[in-house]
Amino acid sequence: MTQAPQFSRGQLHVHSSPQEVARVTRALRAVGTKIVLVPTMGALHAGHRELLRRARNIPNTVLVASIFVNPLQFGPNEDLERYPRPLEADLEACRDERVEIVFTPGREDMYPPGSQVTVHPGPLGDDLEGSVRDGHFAGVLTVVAKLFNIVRPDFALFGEKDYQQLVLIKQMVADLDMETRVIGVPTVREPDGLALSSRNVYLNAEQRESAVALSAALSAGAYAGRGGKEDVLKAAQEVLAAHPEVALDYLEVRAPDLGPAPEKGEARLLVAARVGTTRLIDNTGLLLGEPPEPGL
Ligand SMILES: Nc1ncnc2c1ncn2[C@@H]1O[C@H](COP(=O)(O)OP(=O)(O)OP(=O)(O)O)[C@@H](O)[C@H]1O
Ligand SMILES: CC(C)(CO)[C@@H](O)C(=O)[O-]
Ligand code: BAL
Repeated sequence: MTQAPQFSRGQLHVHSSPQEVARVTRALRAVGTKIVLVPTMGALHAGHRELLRRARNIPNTVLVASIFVNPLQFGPNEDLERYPRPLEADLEACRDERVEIVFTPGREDMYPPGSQVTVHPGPLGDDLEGSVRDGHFAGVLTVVAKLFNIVRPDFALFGEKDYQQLVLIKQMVADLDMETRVIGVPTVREPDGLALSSRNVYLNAEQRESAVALSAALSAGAYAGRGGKEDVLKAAQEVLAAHPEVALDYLEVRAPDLGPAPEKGEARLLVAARVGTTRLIDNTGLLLGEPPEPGL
């Protein structure tokens, strides 16, 4: 295959400049290579690695991962400053997963002085996570739109752990006529059910034990699916009630597109809660009015 300038297949290339990444990815596309992008905020764990593995298995692609803790999606009282940033370990993980390009922009690379236009997520942006994290999804969609414009990926992978984010990114791609195919990846969990998250490192041993209440509540809810939405909520609430140290932000049953829950058929159960000062989210698919799905 013809090589793009300054790019050798099978090697890890690290770029902090958007112009440089754009130049390399465009040169690769010009010789017929497709680009697959996995956007992350770093602190890579087995959930991110699953995204990277699935991405690199898409044939005839070069795998690009981005690592950027996007200030625009953090509220003033959130954990932007303390968010973990283990860059060397992240680059090692990328090398292990055979990532070929890592994009590590700084804040000013993404938001030079004077930048002001953002993507408006529409009504779903103020719902669920958006009702607690004001402006969060405008920040997410803006940075994802910028990443898509810089890298022009043919495919981009996102985790179902951030389910509302995945739904909104698919909506943005459809509504703004973007050409990237967005692929959702099922949530990777600890053996006891806790969804892997970069924020789990904030939990002390006691909080770590309490945190399992989220996935346990989702499992209980999913297994009650046959009885309908109210049974699902009741079963999940019973689990959460045994953990008063887990401060619930919301527990909701919705349609897969996050509209109102149907009477019957596929649905999504979503939970968000604080354990100490750490905010955790999780969700699962379920069937309403029908026997439960095996799995979670
Ligand atoms: N447990 C997981 N399973 C599958 N995908 C995941 C998991 N955790 C995160 N991801 C996905 O990895 C991508 C990057 O996420 P991010 O870097 O924010 O990590 P995170 O663990 O979700 O961190 P945070 O604590 O900020 O939620 C997103 O698409 C996210 O949905
Ligand atoms: C998609 C994303 C990388 C945008 O900053 C972030 O929200 C995340 O890591 O899920
Ligand atoms: N994983 C979603 C990024 C955030 O919580 O800001």
